[in-house]
Amino acid sequence: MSRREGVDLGGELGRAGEVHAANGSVRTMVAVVGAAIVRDGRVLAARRTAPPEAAGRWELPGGKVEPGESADEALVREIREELGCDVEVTAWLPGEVPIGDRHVLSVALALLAAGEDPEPREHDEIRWLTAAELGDVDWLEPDRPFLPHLRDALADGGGG
Ligand SMILES: Nc1nc2c([nH]c(=O)n2[C@H]2C[C@H](O)[C@@H](COP(=O)(O)OP(=O)(O)OP(=O)(O)O)O2)c(=O)[nH]1
Repeated sequence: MSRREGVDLGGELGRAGEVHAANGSVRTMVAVVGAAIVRDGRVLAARRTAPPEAAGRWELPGGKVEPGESADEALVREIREELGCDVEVTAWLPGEVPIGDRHVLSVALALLAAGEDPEPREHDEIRWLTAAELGDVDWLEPDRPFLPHLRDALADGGGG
């Protein structure tokens, strides 16, 4: 099976690359991927420590897709780096959200590999939120459009 064996609920993923504006300028968009790690009907939210304007705010762990990497590969790598555990991507949520004018965020549902327990290495706190608690933390703005999809996924059992 391919690396993208999860159900794709969204459109094209990781739409990174050159964006040509009407005035002829060209920008390179970098794909950022976030993992909605679901366990026992809860999703893991992580609190950033940097940069200063994002410190103290909550996100789905992840990071930038590197050249030559698929979105799934980047997510598995980032979660290993940030939380020291292995995840399996199960489905990409619909939508892509711009982060400033150079990045675009996609979010995937993910499950922990058996016996894995996330330990934050780059965040200063993690929380496991139920669907009802999703609004309790101060999410980074680009994450907010994904919350209704995430609420639905948690209500459906979170893909696993
Ligand atoms: N990882 C992650 N980043 C997010 C989310 N929402 C959001 O706006 N961002 C922003 C914060 C950063 O500007 C950018 C991702 O940067 P990052 O610092 O997490 O990525 P990275 O690990 O690859 O970073 P780097 O040190 O290689 O630069 O996207 C989210 O849910 N997860």
